[in-house]
Amino acid sequence: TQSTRPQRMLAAVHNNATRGDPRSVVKAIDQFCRQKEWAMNIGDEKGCILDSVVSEVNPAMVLELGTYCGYSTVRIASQLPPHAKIITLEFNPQNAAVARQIIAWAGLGEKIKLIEGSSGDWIPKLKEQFGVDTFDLVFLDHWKDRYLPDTKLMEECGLLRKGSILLADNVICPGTPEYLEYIRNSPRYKSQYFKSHLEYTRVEDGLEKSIFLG
Ligand SMILES: O=C(NCCCCCn1ccc2cnccc21)c1cc(-c2ccc(F)cc2)cc(O)c1O
Ligand SMILES: [Mg+2]
Repeated sequence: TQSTRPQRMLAAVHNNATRGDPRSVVKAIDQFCRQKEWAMNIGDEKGCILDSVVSEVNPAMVLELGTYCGYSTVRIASQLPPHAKIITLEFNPQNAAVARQIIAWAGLGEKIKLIEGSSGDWIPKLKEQFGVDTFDLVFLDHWKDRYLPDTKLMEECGLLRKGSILLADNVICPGTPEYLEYIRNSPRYKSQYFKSHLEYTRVEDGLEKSIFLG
């Protein structure tokens, strides 16, 4: 039976990356996406911006919305301080299955809790189910029309604290106009745009970094 693109990406990781070496996993995926098949990982250019935000925030608790194959999950987790954790949400079970194996190959399973389901269902349950207090960093990379409702939901559920950082992918391409409008005009956030390119292309895209002011 025909393999899927995430399964072919996993094969590339198994064949080209060193088990237990997150940087080699990231490199193998980027090479696969540049040389073989485009895929919607954040990629190496925007990935460097993500890395700099993670190292600046040095978060103890991270929420990622949109695991896909685990590329950004691995990038973030490989920079977390000891005992820090990332909860990552993936809607598509097939993608989640691939992500679990890529995360395991990188040797980062201890730091990462992958949940299968939708943000709307799970955000209200994170405190009771996982004993989460607040998130220091939230990376938004799921359905682009869910960025705004889910940000409001996180506020309502008390998952953000004064100083929590939201980092949103794809605010230009595919684009998240309602989210940008809200977050850039809300007195409760201070936002900054990091201009970049859509992964593995020359098309403009960027990341929006926003600090929750409480
Ligand atoms: O669609 C994108 N990502 C979302 C994929 C689906 C997420 C589903 N999902 C996961 C967790 C979760 C939790 N709750 C609800 C739903 C949830 C995306 C697309 C492009 C892109 C594609 C084509 C093109 F021509 C240009 C750009 C580039 C990106 O970087 C992207 O991230
Ligand atoms: Mg994205």
